[in-house]
Amino acid sequence: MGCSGCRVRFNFGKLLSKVSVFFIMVLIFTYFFYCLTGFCDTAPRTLYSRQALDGDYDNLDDRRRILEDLRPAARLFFNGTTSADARQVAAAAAVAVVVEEDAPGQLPQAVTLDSEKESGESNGIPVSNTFGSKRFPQAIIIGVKKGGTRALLEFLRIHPDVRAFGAEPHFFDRFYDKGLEWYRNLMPRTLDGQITMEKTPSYFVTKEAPSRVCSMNCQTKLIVVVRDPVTRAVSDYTQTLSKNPGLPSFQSLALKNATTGLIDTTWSALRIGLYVKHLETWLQHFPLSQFLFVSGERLVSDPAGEMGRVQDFLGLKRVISDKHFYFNQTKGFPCLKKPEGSSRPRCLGKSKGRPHPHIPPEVLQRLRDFYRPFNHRFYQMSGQDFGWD
Ligand SMILES: Nc1ncnc2c1ncn2[C@@H]1O[C@H](COP(=O)(O)OS(=O)(=O)O)[C@@H](OP(=O)(O)O)[C@H]1O
Repeated sequence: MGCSGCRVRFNFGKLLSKVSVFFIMVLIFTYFFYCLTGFCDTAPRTLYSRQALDGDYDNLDDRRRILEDLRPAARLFFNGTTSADARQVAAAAAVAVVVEEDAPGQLPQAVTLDSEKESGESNGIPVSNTFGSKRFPQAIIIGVKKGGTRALLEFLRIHPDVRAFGAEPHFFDRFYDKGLEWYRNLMPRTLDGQITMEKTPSYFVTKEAPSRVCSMNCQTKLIVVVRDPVTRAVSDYTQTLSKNPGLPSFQSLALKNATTGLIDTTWSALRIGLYVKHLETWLQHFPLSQFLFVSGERLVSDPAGEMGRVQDFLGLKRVISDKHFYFNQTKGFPCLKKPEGSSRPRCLGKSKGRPHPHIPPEVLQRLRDFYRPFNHRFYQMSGQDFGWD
């Protein structure tokens, strides 16, 4: 009797140790599984996301972009997991946590925008995988803020030979001390023949950026989307006003003195528009042939035409054409008819194409007069007349 009780206890103890060994094995296996599928790589990205999302530029669009990039993977995961999918689902969870921590007030908005698309259709955004390598960008959209840089990047992303990082990495201005490997690790994987890209519009006005980009690779192609500096300044002001409704009027910030009409060039919204000055700095490090100047105005009036120039400059087959765009009357901008593989059209988010506040015409005229000589020098230097006067 007593002995059989001992045996039961002994067997139970044996079973318990077998179960714990089994669970330990499962844990070890799971860990190796995630590392093999590259999930361990996502740690720096998570850290990055927290910082990059603090940026001034289209944060909401970036958040939506990141969530959009990850959503198809999540869908696949629930339909039948593959190792690459699992990696992205885990990354999605990590990013979502970071987004929430970063701006809790904005997360529901980002999620709402994202869930608007949950119509059951695939949005067709390609799911990245572990094929290919993470490379430094061969081409960067370096500016200008409010020029139309998001539109350009989103249009380019429909090209099968372009892979781009969705958010703005801000490596060459804010995070340079993180090192080049950190930067490279942010990039999506590309196959041979594909181009890696990113966009950070503040690079164009960052003094240190040209030498830093050159020390990564002096052959990097540089794209600058330029827009009438007066409209650009108003657009910039509109963005700041949307975040800070108590902002003084545009005219009080633009003019040092209303009577003399002296322009305040220390205001960044005006300084950014001195394109020739910023270009001079870049030309100390890169030849003009490595730049492409995209007209922000033509990107709206003739997106296919402008995208043709961009594809030629990047040495890409002309894939993006008229058939990819339609003009959305409500938005007042061209939108993508079929964002790769999807039958559902897509426009840029609400932070793109905001209505501008009324600015007194004499203030706009004063600014036009101010910019004219700078614009003309910019036309000469770039070899293109953008027709802003
Ligand atoms: N297709 C399309 N849809 C929506 N908006 C478009 C498009 N093409 C160009 N634009 C113009 O892009 C302006 C925003 O520029 P950026 O994307 O460079 O802004 S940012 O610097 O990244 O914040 C944005 O400026 P605002 O109109 O002042 O909002 C738009 O005029």
